[in-house]
Amino acid sequence: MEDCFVCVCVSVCDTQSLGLEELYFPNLIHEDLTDAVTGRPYRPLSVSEARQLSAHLQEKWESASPGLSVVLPVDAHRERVISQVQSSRVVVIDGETGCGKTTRIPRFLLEEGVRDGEGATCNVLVTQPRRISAVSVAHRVAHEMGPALKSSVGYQVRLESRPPEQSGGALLFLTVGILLRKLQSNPSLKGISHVVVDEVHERDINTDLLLALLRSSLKENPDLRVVLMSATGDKQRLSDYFGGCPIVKVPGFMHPVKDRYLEDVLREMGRPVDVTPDADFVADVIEHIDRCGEPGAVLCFLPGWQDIKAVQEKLQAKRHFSSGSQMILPLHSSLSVLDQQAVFQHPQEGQRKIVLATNIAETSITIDDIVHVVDAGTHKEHNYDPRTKVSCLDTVWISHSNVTQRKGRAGRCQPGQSYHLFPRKQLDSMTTFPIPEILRTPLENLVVQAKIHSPDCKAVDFLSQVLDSPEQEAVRDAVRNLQDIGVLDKTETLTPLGERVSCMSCDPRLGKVLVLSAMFRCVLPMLSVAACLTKDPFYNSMQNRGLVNKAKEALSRSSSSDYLVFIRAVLGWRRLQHEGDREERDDYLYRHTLSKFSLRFINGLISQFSENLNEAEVVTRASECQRATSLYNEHSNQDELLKAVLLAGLYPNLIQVKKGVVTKGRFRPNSMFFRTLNGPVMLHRASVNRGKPELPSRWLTFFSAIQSNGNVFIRDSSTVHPLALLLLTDLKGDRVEVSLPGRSMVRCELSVETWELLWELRTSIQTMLYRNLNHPSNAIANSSQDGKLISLFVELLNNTDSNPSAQSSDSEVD
Ligand SMILES: Nc1ncnc2c1ncn2[C@@H]1O[C@H](COP(=O)(O)OP(=O)(O)OP(=O)(O)O)[C@@H](O)[C@H]1O
Repeated sequence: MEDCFVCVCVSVCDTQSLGLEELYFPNLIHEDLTDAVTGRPYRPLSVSEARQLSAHLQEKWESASPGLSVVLPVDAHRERVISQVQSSRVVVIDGETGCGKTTRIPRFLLEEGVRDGEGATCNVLVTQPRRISAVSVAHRVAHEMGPALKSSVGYQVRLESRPPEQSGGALLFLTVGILLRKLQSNPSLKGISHVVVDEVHERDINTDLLLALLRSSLKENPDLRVVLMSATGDKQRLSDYFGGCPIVKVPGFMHPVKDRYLEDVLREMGRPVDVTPDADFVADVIEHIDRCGEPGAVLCFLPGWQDIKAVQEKLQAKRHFSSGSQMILPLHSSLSVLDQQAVFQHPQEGQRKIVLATNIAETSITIDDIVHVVDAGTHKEHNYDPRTKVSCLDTVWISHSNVTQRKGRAGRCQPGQSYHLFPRKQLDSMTTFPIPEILRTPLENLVVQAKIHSPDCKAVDFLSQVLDSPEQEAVRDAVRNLQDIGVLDKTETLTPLGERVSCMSCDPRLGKVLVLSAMFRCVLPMLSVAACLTKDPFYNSMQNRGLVNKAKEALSRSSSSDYLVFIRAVLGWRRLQHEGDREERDDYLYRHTLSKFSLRFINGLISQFSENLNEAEVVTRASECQRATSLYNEHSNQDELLKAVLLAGLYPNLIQVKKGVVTKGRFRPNSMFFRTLNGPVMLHRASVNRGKPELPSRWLTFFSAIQSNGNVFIRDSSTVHPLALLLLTDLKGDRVEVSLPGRSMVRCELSVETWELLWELRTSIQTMLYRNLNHPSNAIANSSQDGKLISLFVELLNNTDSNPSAQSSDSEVD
């Protein structure tokens, strides 16, 4: 009977969100400032306290009388640098590689402050682009300053922090990302005398944002000074950006480093000239150096983890390398700080150290026994296509500036050799500087950051103030995407959800998944997913791709979800940390082709995201997120709920699955066809859903897509129950519609009674979310009512068919 049915359609185009946006939740304003050195609440010293502390510091430094372990070129320019910094609030230091910028200038500034009797108000923050350099340079500076003063020096990086003992006479090395977070709770950097931005030429998105924020901090905090340092960047542009500030040139000293280009290397090795510089060739060059080169360590730059693993495997397979007289060390951003520090150790007598690194070893660090640098000439770069909204990670040629930095890792403590594995003429087509990251990545994260730091400013206006402004259309696009997922409202203000998501140090979509997962009481599995989407847990290399796929298949069982694979991999490993012995743990890693290093990093991320949820006031304590029996994990073993929450967070990242495709003029009834809002897509071979003859639902959700040869590949996906689509997606009004461009609506027919019941359930769920986002403190009071509702939802998901159309073929109207 016609009137017994209503047509239920869920609109993907009209994602106006739950209506949550309407009620603007006031900023989670930290009334109190945080001390940027110690992380404790900021308390300015009284005049007498400051005087006392300064006198104490002066005495301490005088009796410690810190020395300089070696004389460096910058030492002769100390007075010039200091007087420039005293007379101009911003100074650019143009110091050649190895002149001593990183290890000396911050210390000079601090020393001068202390000796002048102003130590109490002298606090120097030094940013580094990466964890490895922040940690290793802090160690070096502390070592040079000696045991009595080393407690004044510290570092803070993601997942690890050893700040100076106290504020006042302190030197803190930190990554740019950490300083951005500190700026949230202390925007004008009260209590900080100097911010030194090292390696400013790298032009990563965080550094560009930092420079824009420092311009406003300088206006608000008259005591703040900024020093920008680089060997290879465009100093004039930087100076112009800061109102024409002075540029101080510091000449360097490097031991001679002999350049060889591909043609020279081939000649030396007696090879033909048409060699492809692949993993085999790189391994051959390293073997050649080991056989014929002078003693000393080798540092080889490769584009990515897979290339490092490939070269490592090639080296280990060589007979020459079977004697154990070489020590091969991979160096990659996903290694823990401790594992990264292994590259600074000296090998045993007679052993040669070979470090295989990505560009993380390119700037700031000194590995003092490096004699040979091998440079493959490429690195990985994210490029974003705003048309398809897809990023691709390409291996591209480095710039001149990178070539100089890489070469500059040799010749620091002794003469060296640089093997550039590209023809000399390639230099002519390399750009002078790398393309700023801000011009080639999606901007959602940056827009959220802009909103935290400057809530009243339109994103387009805020981002027009950065050194290289992204296209206005790209910014507007990012704003629209954030509005689509309910993080920003129509006026570009952070919604209550957005306020919470802004506390999460991950992609905003993943942040939303995490916030929702706490509310749906399945937080630990989602923390694992968010961490694995940040860092792949599998031991992935070209060679063992097949093994990884098999391991994923086994973990997936019949879940049709790459996210459940992640969850099972991580939670299985965590269980063995408590219950298993070493042999069982090793066996587990081997059986599932998992990387121990990555899993350790993932564990660190899980803790960090738990802290973020606590800061966002979504959970009562960070540790509750990881306790299996906590309320926040009541439904953590409900697979359908996990998939539903993922959809709620990642929506509108939705894929429609259709069976029956016309290819090359023939209808293939059993082939699958996948489509998102932006057009047809294919499933990547890394996904467990690829090549499946049947899927249990006609809808998939996804997080990452990549572009290759003109096709868009979905890297990870999960089937979702259509009820989740009806009940959890951000919609408004009484019409729920799913439509994809160029196609008419997809309908599902329900009886009026069923629809009324579902609508009631949907309203109750939305009200629960709305209430918990706006008034988290009431969440406990409403806990049992919420509990019943979630249980009902779980029951529905578990006891209804996720692919009703499989039975009734005419329920879909095209
Ligand atoms: N850990 C270390 N062990 C031994 N020598 C070191 C160490 N760190 C620094 N040095 C010495 O100090 C010199 C200057 O290092 P520093 O990192 O301060 O230079 P920089 O000017 O910042 O160089 P770059 O721009 O290349 O990072 C090095 O070339 C090396 O001779």
